[in-house]
Parts: sequence; structure tokens; C-alpha cells
Amino acid sequence: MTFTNTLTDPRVGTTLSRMFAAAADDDFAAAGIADRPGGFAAMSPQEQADAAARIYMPISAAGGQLLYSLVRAVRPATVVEFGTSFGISTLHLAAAVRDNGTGRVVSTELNADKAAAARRAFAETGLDDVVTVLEGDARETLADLDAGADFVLLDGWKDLCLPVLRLLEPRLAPGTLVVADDVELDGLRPYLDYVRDPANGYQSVTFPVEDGMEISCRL
Ligand SMILES: C[S@@+](CC[C@H](N)C(=O)[O-])C[C@H]1O[C@@H](n2cnc3c(N)ncnc32)[C@H](O)[C@@H]1O
Repeated sequence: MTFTNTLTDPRVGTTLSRMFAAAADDDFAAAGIADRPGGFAAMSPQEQADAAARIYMPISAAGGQLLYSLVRAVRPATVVEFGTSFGISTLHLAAAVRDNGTGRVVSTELNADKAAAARRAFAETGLDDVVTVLEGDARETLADLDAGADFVLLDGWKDLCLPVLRLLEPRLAPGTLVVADDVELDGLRPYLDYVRDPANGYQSVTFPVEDGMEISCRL
């Protein structure tokens, strides 16, 4: 019996290894950003995205394996991702969609150079036919989504995860999983408070992969 797992396709494995290796230099690439006048927090989301144009900030390897497994299990028609960066998380989502034999990934990225680099990575892995990268602010690009959001990954700027979730909520059917990365970051606190409040219609739990992923099921 043969088993299909596109994460083990040499093109995908080689590209992911290269990207994770490059991401190991994130601290070096980030040096100096926080020292700019006013600091990172004082910048607009676009200014932050452009200042971070060389920084991967990816999900962890285990987080990617978790996402792959969840998408295999759920078999979503449309996966929506907030925060493509160079495409590490997107490759895991797209590999699962490929192996499901159905579905697509719609991902959105604010920085133009990153969006272009991600598209190149999807082409070199042969997964570009299942991924659409929307370039721009997710609060605008996802407002006109032409379908339901059947599986959601929120990994853009943490203070925007709650506004993006609220934007997508009308498209979330009961049972939809919403995953947010980096539960330890302060900026995600309003989001975590929201999805953990039963009054807001989620069953939410932190999954202990590196950096922590919050998995919330729409009720
Ligand atoms: C943590 S990184 C994403 C990492 C990516 N998910 C991965 O695992 O490789 C966050 C990304 O979100 C992008 N971003 C931040 N705010 C955004 C917005 N409002 N709309 C679209 N992208 C945004 C940033 O430019 C940055 O590349």
C-alpha cells in the first residue's frame, strides 16, 4: 500500500528546508527595526510589513505538521490564511489540500516582495495551482472573499487577528476550525480573550506546539 504525503515530495521538502534555514537568521534580519524612531508599535501595519520584509517569522515545524493534519482531516473547500510571509505555513496548508484532492488556499500578504517570493515558492513546489495570494491588507482583501472560510489560519500582525476573525465570522459555518499562532505574544491577548469567552460562540483550546497554537471551533 502506498501513502500520499506531499510534505515528503522532494520539491516541497527542499523548499521548506531552505526556508526554515533562512528563517533561522530572523533575529539578524530584525536587528535595528525596534530601534527606529517610535519603535515598531508606532508604525502602521503597512510600515511594519515593509520593515519586516526580510523576516520570515514562520510557524514552527511541528505547527506546520499540525496544520497539515487538521486540513487533511477537515477536507475544507476553502482554506483562508491571514499572513503569508514567505509561504512556510501556506506550503503545509497547500500540501494537505493537494493530498485531499479537493479545495484551495487563499492567503493574504501586505508586503509586495514577500507576496512575490511566496508565489515563486508555490510555483517551484508545484503547488501554485491550489494557492491564491491576495496582496494587500487582509481587512480589505478578505472582505470580498467569494466563498465560505472552511478552515482559517490567523498569523498576521497579532493585534489584527481579532478584527480579521470578526470580518470572516459571517463566513464561518458551525464546526469550522480557526487556528491562531503565537499564543504567548501580548498582541494576541484580545483575540484569545474573545475566542475563550463562551458567549462569543467558540470552543477554544491551546495546542502545545512550539509558540502555542490556539485552536477554536465555531459553534
Ligand atoms: C508571522 S508572519 C506570517 C508567517 C507565515 N504564516 C509563515 O508561517 O511563514 C506575519 C505576516 O503577516 C503579514 N501581515 C501583517 N498584517 C497584515 C495585513 N493586515 N494583511 C496582510 N498581511 C499582513 C506581515 O507582512 C507578515 O509577513
